[in-house]
Amino acid sequence: MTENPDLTPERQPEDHDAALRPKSLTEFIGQEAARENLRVFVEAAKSRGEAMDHVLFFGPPGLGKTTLAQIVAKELGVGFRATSGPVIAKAGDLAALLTNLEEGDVLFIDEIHRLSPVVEEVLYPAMEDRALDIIIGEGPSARSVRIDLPPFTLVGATTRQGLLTTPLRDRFGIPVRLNFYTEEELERVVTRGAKLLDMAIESGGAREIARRARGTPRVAGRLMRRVRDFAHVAGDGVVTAKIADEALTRLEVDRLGLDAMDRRYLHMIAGIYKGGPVGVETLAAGLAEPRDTIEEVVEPFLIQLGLIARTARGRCLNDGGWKHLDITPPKRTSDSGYDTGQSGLFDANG
Ligand SMILES: Nc1ncnc2c1ncn2[C@@H]1O[C@H](COP(=O)(O)OP(=O)(O)OP(=O)(O)O)[C@@H](O)[C@H]1O
Repeated sequence: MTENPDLTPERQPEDHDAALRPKSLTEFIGQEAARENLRVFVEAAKSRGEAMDHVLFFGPPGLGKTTLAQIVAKELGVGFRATSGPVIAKAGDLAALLTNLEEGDVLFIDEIHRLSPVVEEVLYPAMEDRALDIIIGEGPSARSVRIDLPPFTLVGATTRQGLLTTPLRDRFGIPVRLNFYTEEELERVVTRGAKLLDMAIESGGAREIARRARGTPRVAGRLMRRVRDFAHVAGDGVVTAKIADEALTRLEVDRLGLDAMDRRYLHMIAGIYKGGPVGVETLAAGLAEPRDTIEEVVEPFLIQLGLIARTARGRCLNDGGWKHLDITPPKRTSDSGYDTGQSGLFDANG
């Protein structure tokens, strides 16, 4: 999505470095509450010899939903099958996946909010009664046949919990929210990754990368690789705070970890819409980015930093946003907001 693919939290091929993925709940850094809860549910399921209840992971991309799903399967000592919402085109595709599961298996469905309604219909009885209802034949001779499935755990992941239908959301016994990581946690992620990659890094270097990684381990991993390249070319291969700072500045990652796309977004609200409110569709069109990318990737971190707010009338720049851009906000003309002079341009989707 951004000008520089290294900086987006969206998945890239080099992220699938199996050696770096934590393989147990103990090895997994951060997300304390989620980890402790999962530990209890895993232990309980194991001691009862039952499949664990269905789990829904939700939160911005790159925070470790897939990694945690794999860890859950490992900790349960069961098989792991993975697919994603958009890949399951027909009800029959899901039926094939479900009937191939072995007892206790974890079935991971990424981007589960993108399942089609017909596929979702198949999932309901599978989750609730561990059964599959299949229609055989057509017209008046059509009849429904119920096939029993082995006990299994469905692990769903979504960046947009709000887009899940209520019946689907209600069928997950264990909803788990993943939050952005703290700087200290990301520093541990970077230090751990550097060790596994046999990379020389000083603690100041790890801290600088952690501070500018958008609260996201996936971004931290990418920045770490890029900074290492700079360290090899411009220094003696050791990632120091200075090398990390220079490299990240050249990559256009600023002190808060914002990339060029984040800044274009903020500048658009500040410059054209005088601080907002402005609808997300308008912003997406202006930035030539899909609305989903704006809502799932760009905005969550800017909201977390308090730079922008999502309001009923659209997106607004907060004081912190103006300050970060080093621009003086225009004078307010009413209690409800800024005089944008652009009211005709707002859309109602914000
Ligand atoms: N909590 C963590 N502790 C240690 N390392 C982590 C953690 N989360 C992620 N990583 C590292 O970051 C890499 C990139 O994360 P990855 O892209 O695998 O996340 P993900 O599980 O695919 O995210 P999501 O499914 O939420 O989009 C992992 O391979 C792993 O090396």
